[in-house]
Amino acid sequence: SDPWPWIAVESDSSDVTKRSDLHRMMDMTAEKLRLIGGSVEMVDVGTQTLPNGSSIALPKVVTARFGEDPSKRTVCVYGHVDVQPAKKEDGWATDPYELTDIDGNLYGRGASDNKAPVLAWIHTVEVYKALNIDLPVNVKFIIEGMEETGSNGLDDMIVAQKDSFFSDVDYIIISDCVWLSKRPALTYGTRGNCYFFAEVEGPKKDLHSGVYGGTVMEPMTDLIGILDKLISPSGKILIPGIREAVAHLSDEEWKMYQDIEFDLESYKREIGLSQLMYSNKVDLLAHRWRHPTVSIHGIEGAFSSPGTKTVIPAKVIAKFSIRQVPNMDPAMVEKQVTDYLHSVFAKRKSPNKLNVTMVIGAKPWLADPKHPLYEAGKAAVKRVFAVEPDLIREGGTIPIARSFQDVTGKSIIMLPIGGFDDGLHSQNEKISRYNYMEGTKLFIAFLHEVSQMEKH
Ligand SMILES: C[C@H](N)C(=O)N[C@@H](Cc1c[nH]cn1)C(=O)O
Repeated sequence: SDPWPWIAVESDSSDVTKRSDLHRMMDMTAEKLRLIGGSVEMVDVGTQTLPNGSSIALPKVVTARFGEDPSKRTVCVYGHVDVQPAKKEDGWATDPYELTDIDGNLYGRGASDNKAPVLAWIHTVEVYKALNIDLPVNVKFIIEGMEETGSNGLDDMIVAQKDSFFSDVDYIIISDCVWLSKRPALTYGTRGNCYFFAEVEGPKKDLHSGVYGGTVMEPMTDLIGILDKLISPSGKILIPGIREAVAHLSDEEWKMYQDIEFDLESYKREIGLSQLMYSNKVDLLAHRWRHPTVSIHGIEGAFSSPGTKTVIPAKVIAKFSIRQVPNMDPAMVEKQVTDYLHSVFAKRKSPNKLNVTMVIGAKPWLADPKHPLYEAGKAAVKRVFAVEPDLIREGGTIPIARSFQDVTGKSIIMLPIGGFDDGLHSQNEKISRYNYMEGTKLFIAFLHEVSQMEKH
């Protein structure tokens, strides 16, 4: 089956008006796994409380099992089928919710992050069934629908099922990331993410800027003023305590980064910029993978349409996030950010009210790339692509990765199949047919390699 029907579902987990689409997406995932013979369950993980105090059902988590042979290893594949928001008018060349095949690339929201990789794993099992060959290992799936908003409900489910679903799992495999270049890669670390809302509330309603401007302290001016104090133009985080927590870059790491083939000029070309924050490879990779950063994503309540509305918004909410690296702790970061923003705001002597909340607190994840699981990954890459993979870290976040490691104690490998230029979260997201098909072969080869491993 092709990914067309999956891309057509607007399974945007951040938009509560799309929740029924998300439920449908989970049903379709369960149905697909059932059709190829899996023992499937849809696990209720409760409700989500919305900012207005109401609650809605979280999408169910789909689990599936193929094979229960105690003499074989058992792997558990994690993935997600929710997506980031996308609108044609954001600048997409095609409808983001209609899979479009152009020159060997499959375009659509969620194509690479993470619908096609999840389907590639399903096809992997399907291939064995179709050829009537026994799977070399037992395969379990855990597929969720809230990854893009912090994996709500999944932590509790993992804790609850630690001694049941996870009891016979040997290894966890995640394919929710991309290669660094055209060379296949194995990923041994992800950054975490602390996501904040900073709300500034002033007058009881929006005001005419000609009538009231100059007589009131404006919420938006206050908000921009405090946001400007988060990070310097050269990328230095200004919140006390954040940079101090970061683990030191070891000589071994420095050497690993130095040995990776990575061309800064093509990186610049790919994103359409003439200058980067760092001009040498090691600094650039280190700041992409293992240093924290602040990104400001948007301001709710701000005027953003075309045209020239002359309003003073009464209430504005900034959305920003701080990527987390070892040894940062989200609980500590929450306090550091909240205290700092309140102290900066106090200096403005504004009568407006500031409220800071952390809505996602995902920890970073780091594995030992010398673990035999990575040897199995290398062998599989060599078999399919006839090259050695890059050993890389991922700047993005897979919120549940660290919980898998801490709660279940299982070893994890990230086996990406997405291309470096897939445009995750961006306009014109795609996966190439090549990566989709060769990626499926990689998964098949990897299962074989795992079946040959000593138990660890
Ligand atoms: C790496 C993965 N494909 C991804 O894009 N994850 C999201 C998850 C997230 C983090 N904070 C909120 N959602 C990401 O890294 O942005």
